[in-house]
Amino acid sequence: MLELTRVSKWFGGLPALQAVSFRLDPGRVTALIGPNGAGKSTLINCVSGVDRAGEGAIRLDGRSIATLPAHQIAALGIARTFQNLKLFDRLSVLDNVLAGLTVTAERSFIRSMLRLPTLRHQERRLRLRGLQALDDFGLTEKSAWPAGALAYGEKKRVEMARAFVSDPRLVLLDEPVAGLNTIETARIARHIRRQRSAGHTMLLVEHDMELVMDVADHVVVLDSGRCIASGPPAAIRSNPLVLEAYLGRMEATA
Ligand SMILES: Nc1ncnc2c1ncn2[C@@H]1O[C@H](COP(=O)(O)OP(=O)(O)OP(=O)(O)O)[C@@H](O)[C@H]1O
Repeated sequence: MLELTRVSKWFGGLPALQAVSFRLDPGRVTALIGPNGAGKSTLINCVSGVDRAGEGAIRLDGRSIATLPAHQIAALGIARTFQNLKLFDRLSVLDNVLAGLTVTAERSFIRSMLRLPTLRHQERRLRLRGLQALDDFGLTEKSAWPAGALAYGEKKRVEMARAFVSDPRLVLLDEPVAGLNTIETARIARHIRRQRSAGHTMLLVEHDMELVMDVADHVVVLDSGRCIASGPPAAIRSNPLVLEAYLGRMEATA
């Protein structure tokens, strides 16, 4: 699946990632945690092609993706959500989700130029997939609503539906429960578990430790751009380095 080897990234001479190495196993939820500024967003930006790693290798099933543009990485099956929602507010919820299928649609467009009935069939098929994804995330009744009219928690779920609609090989979830109340958070946790049961592989960046300990199979900890620990949630919870670098710091500010 995805393998990072000594990935580094600098911003104006300051290191954001320093020789970070880890591997994602298929069908599992790997959580990436660490205090503010640890490099989590930078890392998923590098994996999704939003940003480019300065050094090191990022491989998807052995193929180097570190220098590919974001749309090619998406076409290889890596989808993501964004910490700050990136929805088209005036488009319907369904159209927002269908935007996650543009790669597939584009490919079939040329073929369907020649055979119009195939195009109509494709459109119906894609629409059904969109509706299925909305159903998976409990949004069926809102499919025709403009995305901008939804509550914040619903918008977070639209982002997730859009990421999963293409049945990607890997989904990067950037703080999916940030700003959500406990009921909405529990709902997202259920969705993550359900997607894992369906065989999806996820990298979860999250500050909510309860969620991480609840849904993650494996946890990777970053601190100041370095990977300081990795292992199962229970081991991470009691790792002194982690307590010092992350959880301890949180307690200190609580
Ligand atoms: N575009 C940028 N230009 C300059 N510095 C940046 C940029 N993006 C991130 N950084 C710096 O890189 C470091 C890592 O930031 P990053 O946002 O990846 O951390 P994070 O772990 O995601 O933090 P948070 O939990 O607050 O989102 C920080 O020191 C940050 O200030």
